[in-house]
Amino acid sequence: MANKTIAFIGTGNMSYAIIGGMIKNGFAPQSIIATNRNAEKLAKAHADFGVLTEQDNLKAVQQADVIVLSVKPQMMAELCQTFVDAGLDISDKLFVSVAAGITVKRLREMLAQDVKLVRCMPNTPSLLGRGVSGLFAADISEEEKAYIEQVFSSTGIAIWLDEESQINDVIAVTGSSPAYFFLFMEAIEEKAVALGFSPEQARALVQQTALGAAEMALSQQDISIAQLRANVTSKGGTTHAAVEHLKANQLPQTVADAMDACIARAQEMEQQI
Ligand SMILES: NC(=O)C1=CN([C@@H]2O[C@H](COP(=O)(O)OP(=O)(O)OC[C@H]3O[C@@H](n4cnc5c(N)ncnc54)[C@H](O)[C@@H]3O)[C@@H](O)[C@H]2O)C=CC1
Ligand SMILES: O=C(O)[C@@H]1CCC=N1
Repeated sequence: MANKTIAFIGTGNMSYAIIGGMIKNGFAPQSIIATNRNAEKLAKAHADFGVLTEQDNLKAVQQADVIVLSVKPQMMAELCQTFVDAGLDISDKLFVSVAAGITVKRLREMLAQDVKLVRCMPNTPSLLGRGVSGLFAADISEEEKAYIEQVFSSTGIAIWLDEESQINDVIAVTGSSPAYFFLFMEAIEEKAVALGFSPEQARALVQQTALGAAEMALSQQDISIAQLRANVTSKGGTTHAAVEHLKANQLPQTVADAMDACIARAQEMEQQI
């Protein structure tokens, strides 16, 4: 199991992050193949992580035991068709798709056979070993499951899901949510600049505060997040004024609605792709 070869087909933002997490956590670079049409992206993956690189997807698939499909959802059918057209023997390969909005059923149609498959919904903090991945398995062995768990727990927290539909919930909660946090950080950063801080100061202030808040939550599991917020909020004080403004403008409901929009888009993609 430890000496399986894993190929990442379409090494862009997400695969780069997973590979980074794997390398940080001790996977051998020689057991990882990165592919991309773009030679510069491959050169970067090789320079940063020492992994093997290959521009020819078919060669990478042939050499690997585990194939991570990591192109944009709209590119997936075209990619899979190239495997079918080449008549590759993929019957014994384990496929992992990180794509949003493509079901197991649809992926198997694209690959023209009922391959062993894991749907994974990771997120980009995987690069730092701080990722979260939701995993849904379709017809894989216990040994394969253990390998996949080893890969994705090397990039952070990995949880197995009982129902495929939960992948869409994971997208809303963790796959897309780094962007929600970044948007919040961007808003504070922009206002800090408007208040007169230099862009460098604004960035330093916002990122340190975000990190501090996350580490406080992480290190004090016995205190609820609501309580951590209350601890900053003096009665009749400044934070209270800010938080009341956010609540009066429906921030919690807006976030919940945004997460529903995320899930609805994933479901819509499942019908379209
Ligand atoms: N970016 C994110 O935060 C997350 C992305 N995902 C999923 O990951 C997948 C990839 O997303 P990103 O990494 O963000 O996109 P990306 O565009 O950064 O990476 C995809 C890469 O695939 C390459 N590519 C396209 N067609 C190819 C082909 N036929 N052969 C070889 N390389 C090819 C492109 O040049 C590109 O560099 C998507 O399906 C997305 O749903 C899942 C969770 C989080
Ligand atoms: O935006 C997207 O569709 C992908 C899936 C989760 C994060 N990025």
